[in-house]
Amino acid sequence: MGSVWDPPFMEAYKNLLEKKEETRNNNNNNEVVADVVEECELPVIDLSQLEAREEEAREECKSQIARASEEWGFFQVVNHGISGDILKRLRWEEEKAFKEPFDVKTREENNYFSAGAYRWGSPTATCIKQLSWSEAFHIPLTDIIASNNNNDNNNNNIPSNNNTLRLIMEHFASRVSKLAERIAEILAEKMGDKSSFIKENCLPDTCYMRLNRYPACPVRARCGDEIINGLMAHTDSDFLTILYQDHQVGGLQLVKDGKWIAVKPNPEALIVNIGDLFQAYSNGLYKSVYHRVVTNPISERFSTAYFFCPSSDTVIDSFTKPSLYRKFNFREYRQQVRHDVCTLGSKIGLPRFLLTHHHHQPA
Ligand SMILES: O=C(O)CCC(=O)C(=O)O
Ligand SMILES: [Fe+2]
Repeated sequence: MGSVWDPPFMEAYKNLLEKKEETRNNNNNNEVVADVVEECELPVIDLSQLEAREEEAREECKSQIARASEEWGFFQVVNHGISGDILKRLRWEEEKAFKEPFDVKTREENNYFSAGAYRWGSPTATCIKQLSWSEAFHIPLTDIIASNNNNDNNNNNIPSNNNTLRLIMEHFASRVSKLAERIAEILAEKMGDKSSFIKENCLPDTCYMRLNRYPACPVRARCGDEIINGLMAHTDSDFLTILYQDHQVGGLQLVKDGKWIAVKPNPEALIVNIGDLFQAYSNGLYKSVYHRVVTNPISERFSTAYFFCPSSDTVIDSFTKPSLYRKFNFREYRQQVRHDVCTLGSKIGLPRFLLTHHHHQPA
């Protein structure tokens, strides 16, 4: 199976897949959710209303954003200002980049982006739930913006066919970063925050883009009731994420009221989700919810995510008191996540920072 561009998932996951009978039962993943999946339309918010003449309409739109962030942690936006043409070209260029041979993608000197941008699978997985049947280019925005100022003679280690990808990514990034900032400001405003904390700390050059590809996964059937994820269940470690997902091939699922829900793809919409930092900053008002991507046995899937992040030194202290979480800076948070992924196979995230003594119930 597989092609020259697919990562060697089968070889990498062979042991875990064979061991599945014993790993199934000792998987003490305490994110307990029923595995019956309903398909559901996420709230759809028309952003053109932010430009409405009547203040009431503008405020109603802002309230919808805040409400969806409290109740779902996820919503879709339409009339978001990023043209279908840009999105289509991005998708096309993305596919070209992923369809370089696997050994080219992993070769640092010949990469599309800086060393280390290309990632695949979940090397530290300890059980089937932690597998990710996907590959990604994880790119700091500085890489994309900087490329713009370079002349051809400065980046002779970059193959020329990536210029169109870079160009289209730059287009997309400049628009999506404004969108992310706007939504974040609305969310801050709606929780009563009049400071410029988010605006000051989340600049485009501390943000990231991630191109995801989920190859078709033929193994699913053989695993019976055990689902192989395209991307394992996780929360995002940022303030918020804007996602452009393939609308032909769905697969994104999220937890709502303790159940997995499949997101019905909407070709007009971008998806916005709250990340851990907004949950901490809003003191639990806005929800950073678990989501995952399930694999498709026949079709590959692509997505592009924009992670709205602060600088590493930014201290996240909840806006309201008493705080659910202890203060932390973003560097510390990421280090904890990395440590947990290495030692446990998946991240713990915000629960690590809970001030548990506040709500300890006597027996
Ligand atoms: O591909 C998707 O739909 C989701 C991607 C995602 O959750 C992520 O990159 O953090
Ligand atoms: Fe995510």
